[in-house]
Amino acid sequence: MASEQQLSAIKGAKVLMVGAGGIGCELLKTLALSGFQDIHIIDMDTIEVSNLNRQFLFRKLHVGQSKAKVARDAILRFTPRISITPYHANVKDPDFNLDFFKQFNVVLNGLDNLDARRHVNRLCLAADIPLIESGTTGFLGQVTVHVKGKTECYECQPKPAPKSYPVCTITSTPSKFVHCIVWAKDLLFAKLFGDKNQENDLNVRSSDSASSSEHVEDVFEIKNGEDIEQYGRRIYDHVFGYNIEVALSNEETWRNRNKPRPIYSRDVLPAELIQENGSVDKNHENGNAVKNQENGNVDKFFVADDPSAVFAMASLGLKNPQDIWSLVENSRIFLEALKLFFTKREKELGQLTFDKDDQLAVEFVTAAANIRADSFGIPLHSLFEAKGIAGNIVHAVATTNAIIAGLIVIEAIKVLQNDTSNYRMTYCLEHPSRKMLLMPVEPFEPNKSCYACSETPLLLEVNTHRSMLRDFVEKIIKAKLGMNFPLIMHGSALLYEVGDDLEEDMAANYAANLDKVLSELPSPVTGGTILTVEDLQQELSCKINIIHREEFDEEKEPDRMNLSGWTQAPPKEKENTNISSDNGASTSTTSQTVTLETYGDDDIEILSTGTESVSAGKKRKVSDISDATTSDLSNIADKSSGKKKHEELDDDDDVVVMLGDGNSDISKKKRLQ
Ligand SMILES: Nc1ncnc2c1ncn2[C@@H]1O[C@H](COP(=O)(O)OP(=O)(O)OP(=O)(O)O)[C@@H](O)[C@H]1O
Ligand SMILES: [Zn+2]
Repeated sequence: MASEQQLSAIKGAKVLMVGAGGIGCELLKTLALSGFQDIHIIDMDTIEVSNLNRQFLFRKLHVGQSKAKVARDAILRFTPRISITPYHANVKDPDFNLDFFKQFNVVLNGLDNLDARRHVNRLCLAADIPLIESGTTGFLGQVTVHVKGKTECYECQPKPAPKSYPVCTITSTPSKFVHCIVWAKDLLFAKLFGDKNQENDLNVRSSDSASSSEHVEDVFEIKNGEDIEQYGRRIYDHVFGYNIEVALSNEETWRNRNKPRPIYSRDVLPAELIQENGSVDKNHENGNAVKNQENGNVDKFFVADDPSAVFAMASLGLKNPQDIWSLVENSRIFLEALKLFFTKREKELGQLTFDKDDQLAVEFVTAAANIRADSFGIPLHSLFEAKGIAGNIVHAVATTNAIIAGLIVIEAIKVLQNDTSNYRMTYCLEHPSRKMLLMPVEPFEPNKSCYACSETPLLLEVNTHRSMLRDFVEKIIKAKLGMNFPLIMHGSALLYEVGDDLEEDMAANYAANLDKVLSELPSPVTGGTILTVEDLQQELSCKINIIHREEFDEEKEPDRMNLSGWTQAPPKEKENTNISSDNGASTSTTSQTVTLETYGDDDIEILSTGTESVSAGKKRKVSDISDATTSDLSNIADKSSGKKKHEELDDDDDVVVMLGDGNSDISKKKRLQ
């Protein structure tokens, strides 16, 4: 039961919720039932069938409608007298500016991506409004409290980099199923159905240049007079047969590895199966509704007129997404899915990107990854498993969302009462640790060198004679610092700015600057230069000290730049530290690495663990609970389940259970100022 004081804090509060998904639905319900009277909700999405199992405010009839609006209507049905204001919009829209944020007493995030979280963090800092952050991954979850000047901000600790793989592992020497998935999704799918002009390392080149560049260029185009069946088989033979033969010709590669086996469609799908394939297709054309009724685990709510509702699996009579298909079945799915993309979804060709909610895309990627896995002697996987890997999915647990929503409200009430000494970051574990599933931890102090909440400059090592302003804008300002509308100044000289209201000659000047190397800009940027970078929308401003460096390691520093500063590395490791990658939000494919996309859906990052950092003079590990992002929680869970060494306080210390490696300062409680 809430005390009088709490009730009055609750009643007087104006609250902004960002995200009306898994956590957001629970949160809105808990806020309403706790007595909150004035709630604003921003969510940019519409409801999808796949949301219905846990986003309980939504029903089948709401599919396609705004989450924020439907959530409001659902809640008003049982608490009609409260005020809920929905915004079907992106929180990054300029309308949600500083003045907008200033009207609230507290902001509560139920988001699913780093980009939006950073954006809200910055506006909360600028508006001086407390932020309560949250995230869940399956059974794991956390709630953190961010109050300017009192606790860490969301960006005080760099987030772990998305997992990336060397390109050669993906293109030539896969050893795990995930490598085959990345190949199928980021290379093959992108090449066939995405932007044809993007750089793509799909083709293996032989050391003796047997594959002429002409062959490489033409192979993915449909040839004159070629029908879609022939085209599909040619692609199949090229990527699973010919390319493997080319790869095998690099004998060095296979000296200490198992050789892959080239697979040609004629060997897997002889004539009688081609026939069968054809008849299945007819079956598919005839039915108005794709015969999906029996597919217990596949989304049921679709109509055949909708091109996105065309499934290869259903049309081939494969029903259970948990079955592991044979090589023959995978090959048939591959050819069928390819055909369906070209015949039923031709309007989308050239602009498709892989989406885990696109069933046909998942079928294609599963089949392609499995055929490749077969070739390399890697165990095959079911569509269900492949979808999880390709979409980076850890299946959501509704109860975790409900627990986390409850904890958000508890912290929100403390924040509204300014009950600083009782703020807690709380971690929800998969397995009890000393009979506790919820671990409260005192929040950390702000990181004095955080670029988002302090004024400490960042350091950028760059070859100022080679890197262009464009590289700096794209790879540092946007990708690493997450700015949307950057403005770059050198002293009083404006080097770059974005905006709709720029005068033509200024816009032309900035466009010309983008293609200049840093040292040849009108106001040259060289070693020792201090740049000021601002994002007026985010109200963020930071200084970057430029350090000129000639050489970069192409493998480790593909951007040829190294950003550091807001988290100091321990001195002995300083030379090796590449802070920039810790905060990377890149999902792009570079010539050096293929990154498994994570930040669109950061609940599912594949982590590199053990990165050490120092915050406010205290050494700790990224894998410690102190700076747990959603993704870090898997480490905690491992520890708490006894898989790793863990350390706990005495039984009678009933407030805090600390996990750590025994050396970590995480086990020292920190008092708030
Ligand atoms: N920039 C943004 N502006 C507004 N809302 C956002 C923004 N980014 C994410 N969201 C919202 O945050 C919510 C996150 O909810 P959740 O993690 O449950 O994801 P989901 O998209 O509903 O489900 P899933 O990803 O599992 O299919 C989503 O409803 C999404 O629309
Ligand atoms: Zn900070």
